[in-house]
Amino acid sequence: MLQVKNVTFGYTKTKVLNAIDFNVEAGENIAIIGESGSGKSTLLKLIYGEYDLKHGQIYWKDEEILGPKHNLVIGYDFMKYVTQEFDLMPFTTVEENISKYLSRFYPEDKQKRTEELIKVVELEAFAKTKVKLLSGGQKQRVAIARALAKEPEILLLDEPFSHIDNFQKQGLRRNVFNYLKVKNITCIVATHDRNDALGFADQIIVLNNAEIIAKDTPQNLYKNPKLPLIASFFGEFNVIEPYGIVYANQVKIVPKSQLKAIVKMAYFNGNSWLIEAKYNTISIFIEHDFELKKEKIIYIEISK
Ligand SMILES: Nc1ncnc2c1ncn2[C@@H]1O[C@H](COP(=O)(O)OP(=O)(O)OP(=O)(O)O)[C@@H](O)[C@H]1O
Repeated sequence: MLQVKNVTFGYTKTKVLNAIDFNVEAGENIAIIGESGSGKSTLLKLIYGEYDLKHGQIYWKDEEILGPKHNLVIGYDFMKYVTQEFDLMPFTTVEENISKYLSRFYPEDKQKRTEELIKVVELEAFAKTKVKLLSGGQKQRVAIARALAKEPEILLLDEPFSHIDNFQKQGLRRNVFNYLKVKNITCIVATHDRNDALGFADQIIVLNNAEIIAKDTPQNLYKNPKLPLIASFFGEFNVIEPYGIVYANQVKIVPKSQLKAIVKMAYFNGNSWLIEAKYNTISIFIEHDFELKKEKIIYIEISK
């Protein structure tokens, strides 16, 4: 189990993280979400042992994670961290980057393992390509494969699919997260992308103002977002009194009701339209099957 115990940390006098406390079971997938600058990357760095802690402790099983004051080389063999910068060797091939840390005493195993990982990140066509010639998204995939090469017990991922186009992202995400589950690798992923968390995270941790303001399953957080900040992670939402936070897909247009609104804009959204309407004095957003004309009077119902 990973234990983060009452950790308070700041780069300067300002606290970036305050009294952070949570546990992660072996094999669990935890997503960390929060606004830009809320401390997600900092938390990953602390778990990795990149900084010394003055307040609080972090343990993996019985071992305390210690910073540079105690370790000549930062990090531990059982943990890998894929940063937003990737840290690859640009002048060697994809294959060589991934296999670099695998034992050269078992060349067949090394080759097999490298091929397996290249498949997980779908880079078969680039195995022999030098990393400096790859796109940002391809580099990101090499970094993930390299982190997995020695089967760490914990994997820390910072915005792992941010450079990858939507076309490839869905499949890649499933490959990587399913691989981690099969191998029982604990994963902590800092992300802005709801799709990294919704279908894969066992728990989501929400950071705000240096503190954990929620920790729950994706289903519970989605169904009952306590704050607009949490709802905003999942999609378009409104705050409509007396109902509170209402997702755009929970507002229905009906033939007649007590709640009247006027259409202001319609945005095409793929399999639906997002209708912006004026309700009392506020703008609200409604997910609807069809486009509606501006200034049309509509009646709405809220189904939470
Ligand atoms: N090395 C550093 N020195 C000083 N301040 C830092 C350093 N790294 C981060 N910070 C500050 O700490 C705060 C948290 O940064 P952090 O990168 O952890 O946020 P984040 O939630 O990961 O952001 P993002 O989503 O944009 O990646 C920010 O105010 C940032 O400016």
